[in-house]
Amino acid sequence: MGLFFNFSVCLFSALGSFLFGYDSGVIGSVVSKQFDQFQTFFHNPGPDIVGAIVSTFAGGCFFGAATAGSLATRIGRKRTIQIGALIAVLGCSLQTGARNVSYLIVGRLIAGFAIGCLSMVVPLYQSEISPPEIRGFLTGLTQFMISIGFLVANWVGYGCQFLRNDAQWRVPLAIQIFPAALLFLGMFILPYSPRWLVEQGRHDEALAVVQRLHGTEENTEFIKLEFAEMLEQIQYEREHYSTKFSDLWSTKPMLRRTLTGIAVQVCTQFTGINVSSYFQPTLYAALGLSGSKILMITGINGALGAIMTIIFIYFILDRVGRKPPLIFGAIGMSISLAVEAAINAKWGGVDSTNHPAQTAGVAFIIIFSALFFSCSFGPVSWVYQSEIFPMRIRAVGTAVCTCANWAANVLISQVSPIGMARLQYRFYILFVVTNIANALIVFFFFPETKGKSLEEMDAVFGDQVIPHALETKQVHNVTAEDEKSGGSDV
Ligand SMILES: O[C@H]1[C@H](O)[C@@H](O)[C@H](O)[C@@H](O)[C@@H]1O
Repeated sequence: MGLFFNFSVCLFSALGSFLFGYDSGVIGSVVSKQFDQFQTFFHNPGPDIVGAIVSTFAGGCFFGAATAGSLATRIGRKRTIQIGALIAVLGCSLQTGARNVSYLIVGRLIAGFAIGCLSMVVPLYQSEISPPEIRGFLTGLTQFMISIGFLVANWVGYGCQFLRNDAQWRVPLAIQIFPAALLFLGMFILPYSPRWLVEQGRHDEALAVVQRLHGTEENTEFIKLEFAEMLEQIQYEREHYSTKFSDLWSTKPMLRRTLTGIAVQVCTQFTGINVSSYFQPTLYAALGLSGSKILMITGINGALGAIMTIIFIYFILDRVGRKPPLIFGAIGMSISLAVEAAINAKWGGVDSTNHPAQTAGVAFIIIFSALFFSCSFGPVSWVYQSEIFPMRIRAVGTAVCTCANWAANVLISQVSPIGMARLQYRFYILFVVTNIANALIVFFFFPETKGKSLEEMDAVFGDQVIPHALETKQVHNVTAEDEKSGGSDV
């Protein structure tokens, strides 16, 4: 079956990422003033209630991601995805059938828990079933499906605003249930992560999965080696290390892994992407645009983002590595936002009728997110956090990084409305600076991981390694030379 099967499994599991994008995106439309049926049904909820409906989700996500770490270690990646999907069905059903605001808030909290769990475990699963040469592409499908989710949510929101009864808001919320149910059921026939199976001592099953995922007539030798490497590494880890939470910082190389993983996610949030994802209409309104134009531009931006993501992960990510796109993207985002600030300062304002300035302002928001973010931190954050940890602590490490993403997400989405109102165009300047900082952090502290197997990451981070040749079992420390060649290509 080979690579096509591998690709299909990764794409299917990314339904969990679709839900992430859809759930994050849909609520903006549902609680907006255009959804008059929603406003009437819930007696014109004030900003505090709307704030609670929106932000309980992200809070739930944080706890979902935190819980998923130990769950994925104990019951495996596949079953954790199923549990996430099942909880999503419950949370989304509660929202759809809401009789009052409490249903909605509790439903968002439960769905958030599910999405937090899926946001951590889906890329982890993809990364563990991918061969090293195309791991960037297959794990990057996470980001691709997040952007498809946002895109679909935008257009569903646009379409449903014209409905004239409860269906106006119940339909967009109900739509979330289907991918969640499909994911739950479909995962029954998808394989377990072979690495998790090895860790459970289920070696024959693990080998069968590797053969199904990566096997072709010609590469039986490669499969044997790949499997032997997994086996050797995981057994070595089991014999020599514990699996305590504190292992995340117990040695210098481990601390480095944990900090880079957290950094990639926090830096992602500090690109300013969610100011653009959640408050895009406000940004366009500040340029003097209004009405359906705003929605159309948002939809176009979303579509371009998804297209750019798939082009980037397919053609570029596994060729150039993780660091160059991160640095290049951060610089690109910084420049786009500096230009955006200048345009807003000179020609912005809700009453502006300066069309060339509006066009340029819109163009730079699109360049910022659809081009630079989609070709850098968007996909790379998920790929990177899922590939840097050793097996014994991978799920927990990934969970910590995902929690950092959600915590920073909550922080930025809470302060953004205040920041935008008070600082106006100056608010962009904050992200000009954070993007420069991101580029520097990546340049100085991130090792390159492209093309390495998950078992080779020890060497990349300067940890103790076993040589992955089957004939030698001797343990050796990484020399400065090894570290250099594996550690920083840029
Ligand atoms: O638009 C989303 C954003 O809402 C997330 O916070 C981020 O982590 C994702 O990578 C991005 O695609």
